[in-house]
Amino acid sequence: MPPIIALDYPTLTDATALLARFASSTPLVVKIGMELYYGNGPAALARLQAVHPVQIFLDLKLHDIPHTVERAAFQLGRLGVQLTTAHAAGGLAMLQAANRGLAAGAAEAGLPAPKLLAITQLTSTSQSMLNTQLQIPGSVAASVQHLAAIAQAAGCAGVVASAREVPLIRAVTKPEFLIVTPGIRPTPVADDQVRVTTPAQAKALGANAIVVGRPITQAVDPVAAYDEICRAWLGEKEDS
Ligand SMILES: O=C(O)c1cc(=O)[nH]c(=O)n1[C@@H]1O[C@H](COP(=O)(O)O)[C@@H](O)[C@H]1O
Repeated sequence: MPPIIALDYPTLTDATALLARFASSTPLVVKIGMELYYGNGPAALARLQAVHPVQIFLDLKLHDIPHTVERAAFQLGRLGVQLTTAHAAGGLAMLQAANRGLAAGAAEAGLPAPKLLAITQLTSTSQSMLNTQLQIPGSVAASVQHLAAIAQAAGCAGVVASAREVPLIRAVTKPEFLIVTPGIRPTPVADDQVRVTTPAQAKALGANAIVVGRPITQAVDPVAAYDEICRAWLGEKEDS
């Protein structure tokens, strides 16, 4: 899969302007997050598709009681997106409810169900934050591994984690379990991401996909930045 571009923009004008820079033959996977979705609603999906034939990862990170999550997931299942997210910290029953809701919503709309990825520990979470602020004992890596096992038991297609944790997750999950990795920094930058890797490191560690936002969206030349990341991630520019 090509690098997933996180379209973390406030307006559809910003998001479509980025997509319009790419050749229409470039296969793109984009992530729509809370900012773009809350600001523009479900209509954003069709508007983006009209500019570029993108695959869509709708990342709304559901986290609530199982009943509420199931009903919200039902609505997401009707949207025709390929991937979506819920927090693994919501627990086994909540993730199962999310999967049920997605399947039911998609069935009603006559669409394939979106794949559910469980968020493990956010890539902005450090070891000291986990232990001191959140009062969760143990290592971040062990927590990620534990949450990945719960996600698999709940029937999720995969997880979101730092690429640093891929080997530990692989040790407890089936080979087809997806590991999608944000916190990608081609060059070191001081920002909110803590557990970062380069695209090449994510590839070497065996991630299935990388999610990249600011290194592309805030680049002077976003297409050149994307191409460079593709070369490191795929070994070559993805044209086909
Ligand atoms: O669920 C995510 O996509 C996600 C999980 C996580 O642990 N860390 C993380 O950064 N993300 C998302 O990945 C994107 C990373 O963006 P940049 O930090 O700008 O590359 C953002 O849209 C985040 O919401």
